[in-house]
Amino acid sequence: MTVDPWPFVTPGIPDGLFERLPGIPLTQRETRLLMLSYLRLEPDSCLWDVGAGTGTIAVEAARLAKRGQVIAIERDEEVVDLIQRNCDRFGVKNVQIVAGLAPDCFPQLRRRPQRICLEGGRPIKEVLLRAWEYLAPGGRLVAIASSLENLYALSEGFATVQARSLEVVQSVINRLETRGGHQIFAAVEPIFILSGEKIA
Ligand SMILES: C[S@@+](CC[C@H](N)C(=O)[O-])C[C@H]1O[C@@H](n2cnc3c(N)ncnc32)[C@H](O)[C@@H]1O
Repeated sequence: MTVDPWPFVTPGIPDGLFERLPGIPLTQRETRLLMLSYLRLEPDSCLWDVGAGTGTIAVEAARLAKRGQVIAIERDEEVVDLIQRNCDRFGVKNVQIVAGLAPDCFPQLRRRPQRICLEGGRPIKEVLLRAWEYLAPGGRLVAIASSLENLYALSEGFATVQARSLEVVQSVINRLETRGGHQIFAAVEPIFILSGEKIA
């Protein structure tokens, strides 16, 4: 039996516990915690993780929604294998990994999501609009933007679909790190997190 590297019920797995590949993005722990909070998962939620990258959101969400399912969508084949290895590392079995390009792959997905996490796809507004069509009534969509252009595009997207309870936050987080002989505060990439609900 493999040992769970994070034997706690609280989310917030340290970034260093995930297997990583050079150049493949990872949602940093503090940003991830905020996103999970805005996703408001239920124990049996189905989550589409669009642009699943290293798989950190997929792993944490699968551990929270134990009776639910995460569908992790990733366009890059090499990254798909990485997501699987991270699922195995944390012993999660309720993640289905789909190698595909969003939004084209959406019609092939078997389960309708109650939650969507949007971190990939261009143009991002188009991906949001397509994803929203599949979102179950009363469901929630959480998206991130690191550029002003994406913030604008996502804001427009949420306005177009008339999302309810729209919330937007920008993270400003610094971590103490040792660099050379000094302890300095290093900024975690500031990011906008937008979330909204579909009318039931
Ligand atoms: C910021 S990363 C996601 C990080 C991830 N949440 C994690 O914690 O590891 C975005 C990912 O989206 C993928 N991506 C970008 N456009 C995509 C698309 N149209 N369809 C599927 N995946 C896409 C990229 O290959 C990249 O791995």
